[in-house]
Amino acid sequence: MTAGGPGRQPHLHVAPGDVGGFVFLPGDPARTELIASRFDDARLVASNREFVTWTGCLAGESVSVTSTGIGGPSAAIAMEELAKVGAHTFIRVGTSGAIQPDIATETLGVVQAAIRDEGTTLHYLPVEFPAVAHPDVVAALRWAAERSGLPVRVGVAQSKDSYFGQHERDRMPVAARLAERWEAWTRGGAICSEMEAAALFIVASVLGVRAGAIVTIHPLHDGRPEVAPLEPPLDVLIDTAVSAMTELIGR
Ligand SMILES: O=P(O)(O)O[C@H]1O[C@H](CO)[C@@H](O)[C@H]1O
Ligand SMILES: O=c1cc[nH]c(=O)[nH]1
Repeated sequence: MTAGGPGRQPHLHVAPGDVGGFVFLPGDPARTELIASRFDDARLVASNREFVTWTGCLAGESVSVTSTGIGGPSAAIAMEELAKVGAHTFIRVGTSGAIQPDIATETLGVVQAAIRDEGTTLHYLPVEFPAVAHPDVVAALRWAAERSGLPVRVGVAQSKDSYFGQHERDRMPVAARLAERWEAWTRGGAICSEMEAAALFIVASVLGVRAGAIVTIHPLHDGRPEVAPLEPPLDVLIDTAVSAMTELIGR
């Protein structure tokens, strides 16, 4: 745990000079060290609450990784505070569950837009405003994903506020509404369900920064796992995100 203080952001505890312009955003704090292991000269710069930040170098450029925790509120805080200290390009590196029934195990999803099935973004923009990834980031992620050796889907993610509203839908008093909406996401062609992309894309639009997301997609049956979730293929996910960021740095 790092200390806060004057000049440091209130939640992330980062200050100007602590982070690079290009930042990876996993949800899980444990994933930060795995991502930082791909940097040259990685150093832990801050750790507070769910937000763990490392900084190092990729292709000669200063880059960082910060965990966002779970859900839109903490993801929005992470992006806001990182942008205040100079970050401008973000890649979410996450996990998700399949919406389309034909998604193969170990598929990588490049998220080009997100369904705003959450509350955070209503504090930024009316619901009619779409949550879209930046085209530069989508192009770099697609380029890298297609070289990963894993199956790839590019498309829309559902960003929701309740993990158990997806995984244990039938015990919720609003089960019928959740089922009807899941069917709509399926028939509309959404590829996967997760919890942060919409908040990151909307906050990025408002701040004028670039954001995109790449996720592992776990096969599901009607929103529920058919088999216990396997450990997702994080190494390939992370290497693909790093290749995409290196591509963005070089442009
Ligand atoms: O693996 P991460 O990045 O945390 O992403 C997914 O996993 C969490 C739920 O288990 C949510 O944060 C969801 O978006
Ligand atoms: O929100 C999530 C994240 C991972 N897997 C899921 O099924 N849902």
